[in-house]
Amino acid sequence: MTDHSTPAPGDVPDDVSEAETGTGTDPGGAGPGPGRGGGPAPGGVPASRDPLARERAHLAASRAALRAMRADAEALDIRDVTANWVNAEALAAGIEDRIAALADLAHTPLFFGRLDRTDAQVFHIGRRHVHDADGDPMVIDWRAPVSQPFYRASPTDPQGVALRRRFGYTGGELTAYEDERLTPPPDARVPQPGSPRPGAPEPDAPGARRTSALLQAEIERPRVGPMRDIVATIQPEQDEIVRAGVDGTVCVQGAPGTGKTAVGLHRVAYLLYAHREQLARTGTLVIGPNDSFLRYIEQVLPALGEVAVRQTTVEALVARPDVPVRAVDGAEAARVKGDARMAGVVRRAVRAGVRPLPAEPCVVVRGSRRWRIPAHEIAELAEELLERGLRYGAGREALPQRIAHAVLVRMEQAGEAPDDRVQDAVARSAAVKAVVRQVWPPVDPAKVVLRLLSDAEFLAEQAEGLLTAEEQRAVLWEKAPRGVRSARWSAADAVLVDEAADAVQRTPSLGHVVLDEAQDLSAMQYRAVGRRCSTGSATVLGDLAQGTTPWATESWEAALEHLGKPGAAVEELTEGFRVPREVIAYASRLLPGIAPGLRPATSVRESPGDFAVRRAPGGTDESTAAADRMVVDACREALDREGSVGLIAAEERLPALRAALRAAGLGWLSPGAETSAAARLTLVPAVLAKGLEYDYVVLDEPAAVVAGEPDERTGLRRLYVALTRAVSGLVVVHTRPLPEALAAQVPTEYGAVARRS
Ligand SMILES: Nc1ncnc2c1ncn2[C@@H]1O[C@H](COP(=O)(O)OP(=O)(O)OP(=O)(O)O)[C@@H](O)[C@H]1O
Repeated sequence: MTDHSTPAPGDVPDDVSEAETGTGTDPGGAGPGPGRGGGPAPGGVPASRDPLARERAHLAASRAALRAMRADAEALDIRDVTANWVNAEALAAGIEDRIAALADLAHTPLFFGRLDRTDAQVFHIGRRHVHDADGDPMVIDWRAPVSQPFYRASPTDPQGVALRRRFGYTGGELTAYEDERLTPPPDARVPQPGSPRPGAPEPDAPGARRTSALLQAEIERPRVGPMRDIVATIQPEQDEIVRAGVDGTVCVQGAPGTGKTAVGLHRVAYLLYAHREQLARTGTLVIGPNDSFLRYIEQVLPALGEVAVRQTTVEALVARPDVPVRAVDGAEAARVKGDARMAGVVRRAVRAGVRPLPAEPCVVVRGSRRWRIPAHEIAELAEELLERGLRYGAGREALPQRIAHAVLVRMEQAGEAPDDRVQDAVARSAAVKAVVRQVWPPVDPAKVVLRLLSDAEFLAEQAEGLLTAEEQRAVLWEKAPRGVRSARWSAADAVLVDEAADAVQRTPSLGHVVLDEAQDLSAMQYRAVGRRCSTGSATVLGDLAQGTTPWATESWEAALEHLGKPGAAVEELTEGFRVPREVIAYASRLLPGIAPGLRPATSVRESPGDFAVRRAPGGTDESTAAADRMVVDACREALDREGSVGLIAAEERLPALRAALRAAGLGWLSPGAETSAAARLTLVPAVLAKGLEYDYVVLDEPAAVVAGEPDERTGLRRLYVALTRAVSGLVVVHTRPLPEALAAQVPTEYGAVARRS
């Protein structure tokens, strides 16, 4: 593989194929005529012998074609097409979306790669499809099937690709390209350029990608601003997940920085491309851990041309205006409320709304006759419906018809010949309605849960055989609220209400749901998400080692079971794109204690990263102030470098650190706020660090991060999350002793840099 950074005009790189030297066809196809971007290239001598110049010309031509496509869309006149104003509005909105999607973003490359196939077809691969005036493709959407080999082909499995070219950009300017030959030309007599050189890694071996300088540069690029897309550099194992079929649920276990979030977002974009109509009807949803995280990822999908994907948290997903969340549960209450057994309790409680035996028989008057259904018969009908396990609402709809049918049978026995209309009329009669209101009254899901949590006797009845007496005590409110709106609902309570609501009426299902940081969900939350994709599929992303809730899942099998997708494939990603080697090795020392059996991530980053552990004297007010200044100094050092800086600290340390930053004249942002060249320091409470990343991380007082959690294992997991946010460097500052696993001497293979206390 060779990197060509702005070669001099006329300079023909030595590993460029015969065709590109101008003696054969013109795969770059910058000139006019058929074959640009796809299809066989025309013969003849190309306009320029400089491949980079030709690629730039193709870029310019593609941009012009995109402008023309946009102009066409803008010029569309729908007045003749539709007379109906509703249709016209819908059409106009569709056209507006299309015009927006056709914007040429000056700072993002229109194409980032090229495939020269063995059948002489050439395709430029980019974020979106661009065609010329004749409809011939100039740039192929990265999601199209023909683009797949760009991500997956290798010398051992070339997939019909002769040459893969990657492009380097500075701003919107094409500045470099790099070729990788996957299939030797048929007349190869001498080793071909791009074929493995002696001593080079085996093409498919781990680490082979590091021979791509452009890829490496992209991975190592400093991070400023929100999360970016990785469309130009998706790796084969990631691509397999991105392009997995829409029908199957995929679960991805991956160490920090292995690209789970990136893969999930690109998967949505892919599915929307491949199944646009189906998913436009059914909808897609991305679920993340908190609002800061959502703000951090919110620009990835729009950059990929997808603007209609809802992104939310589980809390927002189950939120209801009548259940405002105002309280926080204790760990035990939250654990029990999140347990799958609660689903049984809640569903029983909803069904308890049915009181099969009415006080009186049902008497229906038709003309001069009265028809009487005894109370015990109505009870039988209701019991039968209960046994069928229908949802409460469905049962409530079915009961009047059942009673009406019983009336009809009696009419027939009396020699009448009633038809369906009579049955409907009887079902809608006041007498039947009254008895149904009594036997199967409407239920309010929030009221049912309120009663469960405040009425010990009712709870005991519904929880019998499901929860122990102690567990029942744990979930009961100390003081019964006056009503639904004044109750101090917790986040876990809202999930119970959601379960109750589903027991009444089926929750509509979406086509596809991406669930990120899934390890933190309770069984009841999985059920809530599962309801939203019961007839669709899901992509479940997470890392068991980063589970920081008392109810965090211990196994993906169990999680998938609760989600309603048992048996879904579990894939593992272990190649880390974020955390430098030294840092991931240090953090991974916590793994045996927090998630035995999980493999540590590797790091594909070439730069080993800066890493230091600094001990400050503590104990007195003066020395604590000195330690705070040490933290500020570490932030300053980081700010002297390029990229974003995150100061991660336990909640209890935030006031002191804010004061120290203020005293030093350093401003800071909140997590999720967009960093810019002018504002690069973010003060991150450890509980909000999940999913985020910063070029340089200063981690304050690990012992406080651990102590901020209800138990040690959760504390160490929180610390693991905090330690794995750094892209280029990490400085740990502490006065208190480090947790045991980190305090141990650094094994020699991690190098002497690891402990400078
Ligand atoms: N193929 C890739 N090419 C370039 N960058 C990548 C690639 N895959 C992932 N990255 C980058 O690595 C970083 C980590 O990715 P991401 O946040 O998706 O990881 P994660 O597995 O979700 O991490 P965590 O478990 O910490 O939430 C991001 O900056 C992402 O853009």
